[in-house]
Amino acid sequence: MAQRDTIAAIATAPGAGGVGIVRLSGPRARAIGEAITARALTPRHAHHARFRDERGDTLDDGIALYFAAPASYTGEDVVELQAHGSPAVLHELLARCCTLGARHARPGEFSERAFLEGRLDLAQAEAVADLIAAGDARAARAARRALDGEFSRRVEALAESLMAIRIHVEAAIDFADEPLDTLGGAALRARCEALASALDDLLAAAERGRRLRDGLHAVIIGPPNAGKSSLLNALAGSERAIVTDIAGTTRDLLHEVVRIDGVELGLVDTAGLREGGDAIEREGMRRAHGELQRADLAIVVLDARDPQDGRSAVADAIVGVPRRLWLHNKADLLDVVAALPDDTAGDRHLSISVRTGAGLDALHACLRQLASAEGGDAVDGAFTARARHVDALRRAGDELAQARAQLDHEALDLAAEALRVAHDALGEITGRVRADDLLGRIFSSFCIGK
Ligand SMILES: Nc1nc2c(ncn2[C@@H]2O[C@H](COP(=O)(O)OP(=O)(O)OP(=O)(O)O)[C@@H](O)[C@H]2O)c(=O)[nH]1
Ligand SMILES: [K+]
Ligand SMILES: [Mg+2]
Repeated sequence: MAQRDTIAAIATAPGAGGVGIVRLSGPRARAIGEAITARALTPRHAHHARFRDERGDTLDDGIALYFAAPASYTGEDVVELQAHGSPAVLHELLARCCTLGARHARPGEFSERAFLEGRLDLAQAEAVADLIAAGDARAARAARRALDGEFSRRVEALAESLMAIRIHVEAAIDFADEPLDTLGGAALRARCEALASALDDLLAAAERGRRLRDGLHAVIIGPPNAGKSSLLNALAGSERAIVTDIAGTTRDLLHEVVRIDGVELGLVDTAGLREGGDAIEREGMRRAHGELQRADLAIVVLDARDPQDGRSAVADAIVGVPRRLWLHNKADLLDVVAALPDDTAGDRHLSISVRTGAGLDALHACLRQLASAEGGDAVDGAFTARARHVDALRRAGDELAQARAQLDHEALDLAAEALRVAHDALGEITGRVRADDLLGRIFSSFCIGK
């Protein structure tokens, strides 16, 4: 591999803080650290030192740490200069590193090097970014598990079973005139079946992990004037959306992330659904439909005085949304509160009044529970995963199904090819197999200094 250059970045968050860290990685990291501190740096030793500019004047004093390759985060020589967390000092320190031969690191470049040096696999490197960005403690713990390799190990185990199946099929191809059954066909089929079911399990876990990372995505829909925007404001705790008594007030989508008892929930307010409306309102309804395609939950707001009308308005829109929460709003306007339908796994019903606040505690509890169940709160060993992982597992599953069908037809060549593609799909998750632009896309979404 070509000799890499030395990269540097401020690794702590922007702004003033107690401590700020400039991090270096690469072949010149140690020499640059020693030039700035005017000291010999011993690996894994905290050196209290003055950080100096080119004239020898003190920029700051702090702690210098040196991690010798390969025992460092990136696998290269790494130096960390811990100064006072003043943006001015840190920028001067970084500029000094660059004068001494380092260059500014791109976002995620430290983690990219850790991946290229084999310190982390790709799913683990992604977990680093997820851990940093985790919105709540559950997501952080789950990212930590992915970083520890929990997810990668399960992927590797599947890849190994798949490899054994491929070897069996490739060997059978050499005896193509014999029926598969005399070549251990029954055992092969049993292995394929076990692998398919293990893949399904991991796919389900990865989907939970994806939701844990991205949070529950809920879309508020209903007929005009049912109180959708009022509900968004009540959950957000501020007047985010315009509320009026004019039907068709909301046109655009309004995204808001709210926290309910520490659990994050992504909410989208949408235009009321009804026949007709002007061009702007119709565009709003089109967007509402689009948003529902990726919703985990539809929060349907109905006017409790005429719930049937609201149900018909949303009937088409909610097809395919996994869960629905039906809110019979404006309970304050009813003389008698009508009985609600029974809850089922996919549908829950609550009577509320956003105006008086009645039922909002129950709503909070319900949303908290839905968000937790979606995120796999109760599932031991939950790990974060990304849409990319879910997609790869799905493709591997599809190819394996193909291969099994081909085996049934004794079409060994075709089966072998499908198995190879399935194997590659699994390899993409950990980065054993990778498309050229994949690394760029993944690491560019990281923050600088990581
Ligand atoms: N009485 C009563 N009025 C409510 C309640 N919730 C909302 N409203 C009123 O209903 C009207 C419509 O509220 P919005 O929140 O704008 O309704 P919307 O569903 O967002 O309406 P569009 O954006 O036009 O589709 C406003 O005048 C609100 O003050 C409630 O619980 N009780
Ligand atoms: K309105
Ligand atoms: Mg509205």
